[in-house]
Amino acid sequence: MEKVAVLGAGSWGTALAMVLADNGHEVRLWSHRQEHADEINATHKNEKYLKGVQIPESIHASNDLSSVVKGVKHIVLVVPTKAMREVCKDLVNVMDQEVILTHASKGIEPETYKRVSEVIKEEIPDKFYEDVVVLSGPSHAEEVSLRQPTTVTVSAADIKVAEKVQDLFINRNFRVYTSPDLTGVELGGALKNIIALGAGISDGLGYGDNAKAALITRGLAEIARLGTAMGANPLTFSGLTGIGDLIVTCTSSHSRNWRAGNKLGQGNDLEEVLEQMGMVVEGVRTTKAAYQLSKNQNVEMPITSGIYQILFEGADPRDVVDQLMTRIRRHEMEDLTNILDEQMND
Ligand SMILES: NC(=O)C1=CN([C@@H]2O[C@H](COP(=O)(O)OP(=O)(O)OC[C@H]3O[C@@H](n4cnc5c(N)ncnc54)[C@H](OP(=O)(O)O)[C@@H]3O)[C@@H](O)[C@H]2O)C=CC1
Ligand SMILES: O=C(CO)COP(=O)(O)O
Repeated sequence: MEKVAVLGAGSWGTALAMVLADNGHEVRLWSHRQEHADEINATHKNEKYLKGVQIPESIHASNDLSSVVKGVKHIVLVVPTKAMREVCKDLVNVMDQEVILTHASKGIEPETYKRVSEVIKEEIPDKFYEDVVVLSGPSHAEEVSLRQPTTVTVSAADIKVAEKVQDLFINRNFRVYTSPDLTGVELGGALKNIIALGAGISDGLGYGDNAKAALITRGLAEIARLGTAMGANPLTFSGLTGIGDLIVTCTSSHSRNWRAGNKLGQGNDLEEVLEQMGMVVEGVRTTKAAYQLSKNQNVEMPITSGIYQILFEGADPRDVVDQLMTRIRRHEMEDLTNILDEQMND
C-alpha cells in the first residue's frame, strides 16, 4: 500500500481520494483553506462539493502542504487549472524526494496554450518526478463518490509509469485503462468542456436532441482536427477521453459546464452564472485558449468560435446557432471524399 497526497479538496480531488482510500492506500487530502480541511476531518463530509457523501475516516485532510507530501510515493494534483502553476510553485518548495506526479485537471492555459502536464513540467524540476501522468475520462465526481461503475484512462510519456498509476487507482468500481497518447488524452479532456457549454446553451434555448447530437458529433470533429494538428493520435478521440467524456459532459446535469451553458442559453449573464455556480467551469478559459489556438494553427473550429462569441463578445446564442446552420454547404468528411475522388481517378 502506498502513501498518496491528493492536492485539491474540491469534488474531484475528494472523489479520487475516496477511490484511493477504498484501495487501502494512506491518503492525505490537501485543501488551500485551513477551515475546509478542519471541516472534512471533523465531519467526514465535504458538503459544498459532494453533498451527502460520507468520506472514509482514513482520509486525513490538511492545509499544511509540507506535511501532506512528506514521504509520499504519489502526488495527485486536482486543483482547477488556473491554480495549477501557483500550486506547483508552492510544491517545489516542500518536495525533497522523487514521486510519481499525476494530474486529473482538464484545461488549457489561455496565455501560453500549454496542456496541464506541460505546465507541471515547466514548474517542477524533473529530479522530483519519475514522470507526469494524466488521469482523464467520463467521470463525474458525484457518481464516483457513490462507487458507481466508472472508466478512465491514464497516460504518460513513459507507459510503465502510467501502469503504476493504473495499479494505484483500479478497483471493481473504477476501471482504469492506459494510453500512450498523452497529448490526445489531455486535449480530449480539456476541449470537451467547450462543447459541453454549447450543449447546455442549446438545451437552455429549448432546442432538442437533434441539436445535441449534432453538437456532440460536429464538436468531436473539431476537437479531433485541432488535437491532430497539435500532435495527438486521431484514434484517441474515439476513446474514453474523447467521445466518452464528450457524451457524459454534454448529457449530464452533473456537468458544471453543461449547467453554466444552460443558464447562458436561458439568457443569464456570464459573470452572474459563474458566481452562482460556485464551482470551477473550466470550459470558459479553455474556450479562450482553443479559439486562439485554432487561429494560430489555421484549424477550422466553427462551434468553438461561436461559443467564444457568446462568452466574450456578447453574441446572441440564437444568432450563433443561425450562423452555424447557414455556413457554406460542405461534405461531412472532407478527407473521406478526397480518398474516394482519388480512387475514382485511378
Ligand atoms: N468534478 C468532476 O466531476 C471532475 C472534475 N475534473 C477536473 O478536476 C479539476 C478540479 O475540479 P473540481 O474538483 O471538480 O473543482 P471544484 O470546483 O469542485 O473544487 C475546486 C477546489 O479547488 C480549490 N481551489 C480554488 N482555487 C485554488 C487555489 N488557488 N489553490 C488551491 N486550491 C484551490 C477550491 O477551494 P475553495 O473552496 O476555496 O474555492 C476547491 O476546493 C478541474 O480541472 C476539473 O475539470 C475532472 C474530472 C471530473
Ligand atoms: O470532466 C468531467 C466529467 O468527466 C466533469 O465535467 P464538469 O467540469 O463539466 O462538471
